[in-house]
Amino acid sequence: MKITKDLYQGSLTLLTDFYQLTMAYAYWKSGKGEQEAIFNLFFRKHPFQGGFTLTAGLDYVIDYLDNFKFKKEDLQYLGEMKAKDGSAVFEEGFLDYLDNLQFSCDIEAIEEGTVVFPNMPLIRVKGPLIQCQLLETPLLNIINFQTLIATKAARVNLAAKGAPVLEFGLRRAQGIDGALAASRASFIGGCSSTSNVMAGKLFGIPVSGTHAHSWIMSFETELEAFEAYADAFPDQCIFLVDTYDTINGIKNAIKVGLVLRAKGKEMMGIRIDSGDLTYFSNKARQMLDEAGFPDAKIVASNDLDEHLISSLNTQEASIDIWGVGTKLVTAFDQPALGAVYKLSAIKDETGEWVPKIKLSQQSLKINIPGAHRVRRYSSNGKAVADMIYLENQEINPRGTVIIDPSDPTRRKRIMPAFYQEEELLIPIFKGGKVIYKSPSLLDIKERAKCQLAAFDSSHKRLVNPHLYPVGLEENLHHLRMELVLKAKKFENEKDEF
Ligand SMILES: Nc1ncnc2c1ncn2[C@@H]1O[C@H](COP(=O)(O)OP(=O)(O)OP(=O)(O)O)[C@@H](O)[C@H]1O
Ligand SMILES: O=P(O)(O)OC[C@H]1O[C@H](OP(=O)(O)OP(=O)(O)O)[C@H](O)[C@@H]1O
Ligand SMILES: O=C(O)c1cccnc1
Ligand SMILES: [Mg+2]
Repeated sequence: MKITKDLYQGSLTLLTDFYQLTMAYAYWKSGKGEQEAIFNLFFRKHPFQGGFTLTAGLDYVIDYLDNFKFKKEDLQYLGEMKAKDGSAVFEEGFLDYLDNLQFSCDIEAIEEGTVVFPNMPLIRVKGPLIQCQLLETPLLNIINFQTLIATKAARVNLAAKGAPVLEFGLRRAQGIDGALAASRASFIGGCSSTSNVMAGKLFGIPVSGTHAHSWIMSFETELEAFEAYADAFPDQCIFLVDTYDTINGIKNAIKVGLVLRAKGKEMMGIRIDSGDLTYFSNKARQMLDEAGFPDAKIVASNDLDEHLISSLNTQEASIDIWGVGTKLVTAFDQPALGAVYKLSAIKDETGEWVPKIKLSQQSLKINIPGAHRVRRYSSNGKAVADMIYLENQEINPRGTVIIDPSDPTRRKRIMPAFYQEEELLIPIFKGGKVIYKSPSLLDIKERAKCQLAAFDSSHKRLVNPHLYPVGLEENLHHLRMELVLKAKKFENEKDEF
């Protein structure tokens, strides 16, 4: 099997859950397929017990939607699917419908590299029910993972306090696409480079690296290995010093560094990959300084994450560059973001939009009905509060109240006149056509950096972060409560019979 050619056949339209297709068929059969609906993609809780989330993945979504077309081979496969009684699952007429289906939705989204919070729509899809429904799984697949990894990377980079973080995750990433998407999201989240050469080629991420223990082990002595490496890369030598004895390894690196210097070259530094990273990095710093290499960098790696980096910084380890793999690209302590995609409004036969609510035993899981916008209020470049509001709602410039959707006792008065405001949801597709110019990956990374800088450090700390105020504009809150009470009353009345 050839992975790209045979496995994907150039089409990802079937990359969806089977139930999306069976629902699409049932919508079609019941004549509801073209009824207009609005769906929101959002998450309910920050990952990693953190106080913020950083978005990534929109460019993949745009690419997916721009190529949304059932290919002949896809339809043939669907046509061959059989029910238990041997009859076709999907009738011909439906397959013809899919064959002629042209993507026609309006998509609004929050740009990649934006700091976001629970309950706000990251993507809003408006269009025929069938199309909206088919997009649930692929959109979640893309956004859940990349947003999770961008957030993890942002946490790791915040812990590194501006020191470069090299992403080394490929060998332990979740498969081929997981690795590539993780490298992209890690770069957005602040990593300086990747070890994944294909990610470098596909996305333009800088590629960098050192060498492995096997390089040292393939020689009689460590010194010979360093010399041979210096011969091959006189301008880019970072020697891995911990294969046999770290202190002796540092001494050998210094020896080869002096030889290089005599040839007019400068060694870049050393890497330590085991043992007590504080003890060995401090020792290395002292030895390198004393030998006349104050500019040689010390790279550390070995199962690092944001907590270990933060601890090593508190211990005053002398680490200039961090190599982080497994725990970053696998989002080790939380393997999924848990974003969901829910219907929030539907157009009735009279052409009126009807807001929709889904009840839940957990009030956290009751959705937010209607068609929304998201506005961020800032003061002197610092984010103050975010408001989710109904798109047709006039906001009183003299003041409004935002109410926490998961705890209505938490409220904040907003005086718009005192703040700058930014609309976070912006148009991406209109009538199925892209109207958004995707920024370069470097611009997305820069946006992420500025966004993170706009939030107070209390929201970004690793332990018990302070809650940033995000609320429903009061009219939206009232609409939601009204619909919840109405739905509950209806349910209770049914119970009585
Ligand atoms: N000073 C330190 N404080 C906290 N954690 C540290 C410190 N130094 C190293 N660590 C972490 O402790 C963990 C164990 O490291 P250690 O090198 O002792 O074992 P190891 O991973 O088995 O080493 P090796 O790569 O030789 O097998 C790693 O995740 C490492 O990053
Ligand atoms: O620890 P990570 O954050 O995943 O970073 C990548 C790791 O991959 C390499 O070695 P590998 O783990 O393959 O072997 P080793 O640790 O036994 O040297 C490297 O030396 C790092 O230790
Ligand atoms: O270049 C490196 O040092 C590297 C690459 C992948 C994994 N660990 C280390
Ligand atoms: Mg390791």
